[in-house]
Amino acid sequence: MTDTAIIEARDVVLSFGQTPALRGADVAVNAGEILAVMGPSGSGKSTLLHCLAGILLPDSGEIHFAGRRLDSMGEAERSTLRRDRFGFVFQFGQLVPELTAEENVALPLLLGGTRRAEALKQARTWFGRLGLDGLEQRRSGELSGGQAQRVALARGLVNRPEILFADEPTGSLDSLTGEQVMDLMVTVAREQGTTVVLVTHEPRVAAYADREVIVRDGRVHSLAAEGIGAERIGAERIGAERTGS
Ligand SMILES: Nc1ncnc2c1ncn2[C@@H]1O[C@H](COP(=O)(O)OP(=O)(O)OP(=O)(O)O)[C@@H](O)[C@H]1O
Repeated sequence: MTDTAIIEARDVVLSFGQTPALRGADVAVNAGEILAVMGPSGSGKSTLLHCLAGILLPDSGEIHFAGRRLDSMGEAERSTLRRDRFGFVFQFGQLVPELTAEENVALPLLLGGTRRAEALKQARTWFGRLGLDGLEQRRSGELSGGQAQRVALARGLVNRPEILFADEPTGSLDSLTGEQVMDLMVTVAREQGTTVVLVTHEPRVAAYADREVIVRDGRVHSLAAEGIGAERIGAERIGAERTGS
């Protein structure tokens, strides 16, 4: 573990059957840092995020979180850690459709044992902050994509996690709505000092991060050391800005 890293993968290898997903992935994320994980489709980005979050266990290699080996903890301990110290936002919000927006936001608190009235009270404080006032009682089917993703963001942040794992959080949104969600995510993460691991294939989204790494064929490369790759991604970004996409 480096001195300032809160979470680190060391030489992580993971295959799904015959399919190698990670082939010796190394990455260290500093406390309070917003790290974008870029790379082509199928390169291993989501698998890396799932390993860092203790959802998947590597075949070999190590995951360190706050000075402890996450990969040698049992499922129960990892599950408690995910609930209490990590937050998650995924591409398709994945709100529970039967619950109201405020109940969805309160969910991590309820699962952690906070009493219902208190959990809902804390959940409601997020609605104004994320521009969701008046939507507390809506169900996910009654929200726009951007509103639903902001509810999902509130749910990911409500337990004030040390690390927010965001896997293509804007992937299902148009670019303007995606930028609003990213603005909110970055603002709140910086206010709270939350570390963010952000998987995205969109250079515009990655530009919100403090640092970008690229996953290629199951290994992590820093952008500065990428040479041609970095130039290519720079060109993609300029292209995206030119076309306004
Ligand atoms: N549950 C699974 N079962 C079998 N193979 C899987 C599974 N999850 C991922 N893979 C394979 O592992 C490799 C890495 O997948 P991963 O989802 O990590 O890539 P990614 O970079 O996040 O891709 P994308 O940008 O398309 O989401 C791919 O070859 C993928 O097909």
